[in-house]
Amino acid sequence: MSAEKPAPSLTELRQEIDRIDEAMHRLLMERGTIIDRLIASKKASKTGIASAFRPGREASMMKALAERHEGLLPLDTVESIWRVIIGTFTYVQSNYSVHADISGGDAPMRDSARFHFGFTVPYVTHPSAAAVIEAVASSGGDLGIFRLDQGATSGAWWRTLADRERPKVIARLPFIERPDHPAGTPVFVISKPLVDAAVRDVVLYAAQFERWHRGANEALIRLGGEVVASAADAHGLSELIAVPGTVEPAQLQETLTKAGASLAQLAEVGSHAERFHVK
Ligand SMILES: O=C(O)C(=O)C[C@]1(C(=O)O)C=C[C@@H](O)C=C1
Repeated sequence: MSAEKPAPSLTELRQEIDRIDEAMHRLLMERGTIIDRLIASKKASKTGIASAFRPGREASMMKALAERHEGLLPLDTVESIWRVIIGTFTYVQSNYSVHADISGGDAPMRDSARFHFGFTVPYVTHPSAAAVIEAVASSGGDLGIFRLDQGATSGAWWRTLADRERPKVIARLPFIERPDHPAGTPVFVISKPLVDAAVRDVVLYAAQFERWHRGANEALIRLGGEVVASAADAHGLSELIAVPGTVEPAQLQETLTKAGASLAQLAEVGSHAERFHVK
């Protein structure tokens, strides 16, 4: 009869934890040693280092993390750890603040900013999406966040992103969508245009209509698109439309017109990575 192995003592288990913690810390410090090379590489790129944020890369990293994850540690925890790591690595490459529209309440926006960018990155509040857009437009390389589900009183904020040099939507958060996400308020992230560093799985358009037709909604859905927000103003009906990046503006215009909507203007206002859901 073989003697049973005694259970490891608390001291031994804590030694295991210390070994793992030290290895994780050393790996994080090693991750930090490549920052200078990241900065040099971005300085040489067309987009430059004004904003070090690379939303397509981040979306694919977060997707890989969610797909790889298993075991008893909640996905919420690993996601928040990596968001802080990546948000802070972006910050140390080029300092930035996150400007948030708190017209719908500070708590969900603060949760979203802290979850996705960490506590090292300054969080600055504003009374409206319009104020956030202006703060980002006059900054060096700051980011702005605001809710997708703005109330009707906030107006067609997306129209102010239309001109070429204006800030653009560069991401939609959270990257990993799921019910009960701990910071799950859907928000758009804006920054000054990222030139060739933007990810274009989903492209957003500000569309101005003289007349809208219900059939246009169905035609849009058939294209794989949706109306994200709409507001009526003195110019008619203004909509924020999301379509797959494979849909050309001319195709979008033709589809809407054929479906009976009278389109007066169509302007791109940003783009983001393909949305990713887990259960
Ligand atoms: O891959 C890059 O371009 C990086 O700067 C690295 C990194 C990261 O920490 O992993 C940080 C910022 C970017 O938004 C994406 C990823």
